[in-house]
Amino acid sequence: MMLTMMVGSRRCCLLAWRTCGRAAGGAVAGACRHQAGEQRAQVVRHLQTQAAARAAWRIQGRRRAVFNTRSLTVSTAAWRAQDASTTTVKTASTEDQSALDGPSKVSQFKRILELAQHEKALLLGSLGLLVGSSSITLALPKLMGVVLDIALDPVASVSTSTLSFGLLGLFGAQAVMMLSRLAMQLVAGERISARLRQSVFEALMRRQTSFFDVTPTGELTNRLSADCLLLQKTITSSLSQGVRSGMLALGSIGMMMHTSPQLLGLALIALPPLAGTAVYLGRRMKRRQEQVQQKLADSTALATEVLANIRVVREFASERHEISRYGERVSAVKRDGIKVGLLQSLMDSSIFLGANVGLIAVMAYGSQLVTEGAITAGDLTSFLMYSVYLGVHAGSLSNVGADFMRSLGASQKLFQLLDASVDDTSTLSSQFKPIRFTDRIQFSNVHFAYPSRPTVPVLTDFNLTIHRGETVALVGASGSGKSTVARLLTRLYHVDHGAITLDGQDIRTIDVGGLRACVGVVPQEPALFSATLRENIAYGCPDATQQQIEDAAERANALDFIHALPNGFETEVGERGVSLSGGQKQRIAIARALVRNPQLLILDEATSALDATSEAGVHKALVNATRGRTAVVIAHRLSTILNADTIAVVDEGGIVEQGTFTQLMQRNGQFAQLIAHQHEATTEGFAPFTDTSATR
Ligand SMILES: Nc1ncnc2c1ncn2[C@@H]1O[C@H](COP(=O)(O)OP(=O)(O)OP(=O)(O)O)[C@@H](O)[C@H]1O
Repeated sequence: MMLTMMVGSRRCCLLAWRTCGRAAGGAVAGACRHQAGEQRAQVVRHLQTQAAARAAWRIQGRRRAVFNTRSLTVSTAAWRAQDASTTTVKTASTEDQSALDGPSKVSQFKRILELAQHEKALLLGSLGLLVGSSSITLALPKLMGVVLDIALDPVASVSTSTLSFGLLGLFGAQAVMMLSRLAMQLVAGERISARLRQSVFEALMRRQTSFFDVTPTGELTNRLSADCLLLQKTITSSLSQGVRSGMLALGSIGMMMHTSPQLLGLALIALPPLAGTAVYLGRRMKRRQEQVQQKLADSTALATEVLANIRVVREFASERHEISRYGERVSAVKRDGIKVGLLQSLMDSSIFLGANVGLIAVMAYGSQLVTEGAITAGDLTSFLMYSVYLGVHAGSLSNVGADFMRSLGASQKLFQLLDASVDDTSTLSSQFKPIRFTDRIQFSNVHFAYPSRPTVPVLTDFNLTIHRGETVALVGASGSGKSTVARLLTRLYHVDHGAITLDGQDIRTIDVGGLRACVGVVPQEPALFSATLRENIAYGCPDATQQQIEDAAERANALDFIHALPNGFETEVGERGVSLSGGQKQRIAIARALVRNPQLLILDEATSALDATSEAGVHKALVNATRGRTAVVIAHRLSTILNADTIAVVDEGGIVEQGTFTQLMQRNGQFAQLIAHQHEATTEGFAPFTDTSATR
């Protein structure tokens, strides 16, 4: 239709010319944007240099800053050398900064492409189709010009309708190519992203426990979702958009050059002042945008924290306070967002004005060339249409560049996760070798500090022997290191010095999967999964039959409350077991540990959240469960330790007293004092348990 209009009348030609003229303004603007994209990178480099210089300035106390690019390189290297576990990069701008490092940019780009290796056939196929359809697009303005010239030529030998049908055929072919290309891209993209997510998740499963002590969960889920998606987009749509836009922008310049080098020169004369404006405003925008991102991150962090702790917020009637805190942060984002938007509008309109002024010159000179017969009206129309292409695709290239920069930042974090050395405490690397221990577990001169607090020793010269079939109770003040002993036993952390041996063999040399398979742990804070009660119990033994699950639930004194629920074992417990009471969660955790019939049972204050009646029931169950089994019981409640064969008092990083209940009471030392304090608290109504020592 457009074609018919164009060939129909001179007025329509002028209309098309005017439209193209406007778009040609966009062409120059786009070219400027592209250049601005390049220059943005330079601006960021410059800012980085400035930041390094400012640091040097502060340290040296000099008045004049020396722009020290070397210090930047050093700091970047140091940043890279840091373990990923301690690296928390909060803003996209920081990611951009790291992404701008030269050599790593290239290698990262290579790695991004490597991710696409498995989909090479699909991606190359889609690239071929892209080249085909882009060639048709590129030929279109030239063909339009030819059609126009033929329409204006009364003695033309070819009819415009024949040409129109030819063009229709080309468009049809182009549509088929586009459809096939997009389908191929879609399939490849989804496969790449699924594979990437799977690999990153697997890499996370291999990380040391200490890594999770210092890395916020939100950051990791963000890597799995947003960062993987960004990379998928880059490898598929951004890459193909880049190839397409690059091809069309260069092709357009070539065709413009071919049509009229003088006109092209005139069109490009407007570039330098426009680029200058774009760079100036672009710098200001970038600074503002960084502030927007930081403030956005702050507001998101606040919202996440408040929503995760919504019960505390309600209990303290702090909703209004939180709403106003969030409102303040959101307003800060809004203020800076508006400033960025205004700068963007200023940039767009100045470039548009400048480009149109340049265009008037091109049109004036172009008309003169048409009048002189140097070019035809069709040539001028083609030239202006190529200007449109150039504008659109140069602009799109600058967007692709920005996408790539963001992807480099995101990919750096993902690659750090993927490259992290395999933790030997992960149970992924091997088939479990079943372990059967026959004699004893021994802690010999164990020293340990948590990796996140290496200067604060938790265990110093810790020695303990646990004989097979024996129940050892660990007691001691809060924070003395009782749970830490259990964590070291299951190799969640490595000892710094000394050794833990199982039947004389250092547990570091034992297959960790096998080691953990023979242990059942009831943690202090029972964490359940968002699944049914049955699935949560079976987590301890995925092959367990319904009968085994019910037996375990019965032994954990959980069967009654499970049967009282409308859906019984099929009841969903919600996120982290939110729809269960503390005591119910604890009983499910006990059932989960018992269902695997472990050789070693570790009970970390397993009954702390139970009421007296439930505790009595579970206590009985635990006595049964620990009978004939090796058990480590960590307890504040006296009832849970009464049946222990040995009680060890943990204090100042070691065992300060050890013996049976009677021996320790007779000794009248630290244990006797603990009991006395608890007894006192119980009679005053503070303690959470009933002192049953009298009944012993
Ligand atoms: N993941 C961790 N990272 C750093 N320090 C930790 C970590 N977990 C525990 N700690 C510290 O180690 C010390 C011992 O903690 P642990 O949990 O073993 O104490 P506990 O005796 O079990 O205490 P409670 O009886 O209160 O449960 C404490 O000072 C604690 O702050």
